[in-house]
Amino acid sequence: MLAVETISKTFNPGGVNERVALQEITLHLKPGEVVTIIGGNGAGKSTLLNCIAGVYPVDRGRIVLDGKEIHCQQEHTRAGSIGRVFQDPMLGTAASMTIEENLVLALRRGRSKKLRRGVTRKERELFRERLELLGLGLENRLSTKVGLLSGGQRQALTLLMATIAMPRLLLLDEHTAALDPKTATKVLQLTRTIVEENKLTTMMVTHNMEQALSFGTRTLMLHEGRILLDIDGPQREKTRVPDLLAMFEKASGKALGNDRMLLA
Ligand SMILES: Nc1ncnc2c1ncn2[C@@H]1O[C@H](COP(=O)(O)OP(=O)(O)OP(=O)(O)O)[C@@H](O)[C@H]1O
Repeated sequence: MLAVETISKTFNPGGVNERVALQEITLHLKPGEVVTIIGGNGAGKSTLLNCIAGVYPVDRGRIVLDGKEIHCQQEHTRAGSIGRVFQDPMLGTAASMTIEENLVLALRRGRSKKLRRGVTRKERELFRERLELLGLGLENRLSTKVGLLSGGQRQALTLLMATIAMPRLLLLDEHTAALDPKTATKVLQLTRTIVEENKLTTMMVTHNMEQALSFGTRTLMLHEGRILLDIDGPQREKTRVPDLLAMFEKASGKALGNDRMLLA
């Protein structure tokens, strides 16, 4: 489904600010697999997602989605099959556009017509139906500008936008981290429902180790641009947070360095 084969990425190569972010990462995801990703500060988690989404080109290696090589494609081309939600609720939506306009763009992403034709009745019905599932009352506010929504409402909308066109792959980069605990729980629950109901192949970066073990079916730990741990099935089921910490220390020879992770 997704094959990431020996990809490497170094920022500012040869310069004083050289940063090796990914080192020969190889990863295969089955259809419908839901993978959580954890790791210390600067481990390469966001870079991995960004390289898959096409924000950064890889230096070496291949990325294949549904049998098609995508690592040479532009980010906007990949956006037709990859949905994303970032940490910052302000990033995934256009503030000056209405909820409906944002949803139309998301639904027609990767298609040529975009906003050229008006919103059809069928599309509007779909938006109302999906917004209702969020339980935030947004189904009656289709003409409200997105800039007027709260961070939580906006992030829930971003999640809906990222999934409304049924992406082949969903990338979530700490998408609940900037929300208050109650809203974060709600958005995570929504994520779970949307991912499960649509059997979406998903990669979710989180700094919350409990969440990493309870969400989805497989957990990866990155360290210094490499995959340090990759657990699923019965091994993952019996793994607890202290085990993760111990595994990390054993494999890397260091204590886990991620302030937010340890505080979560
Ligand atoms: N655009 C960039 N330009 C230069 N260096 C970068 C860039 N993005 C990431 N890096 C560097 O690449 C390395 C990996 O960063 P990345 O953001 O992927 O880590 P992360 O695991 O997501 O960390 P965190 O949990 O702290 O967000 C770090 O050394 C970081 O400083």
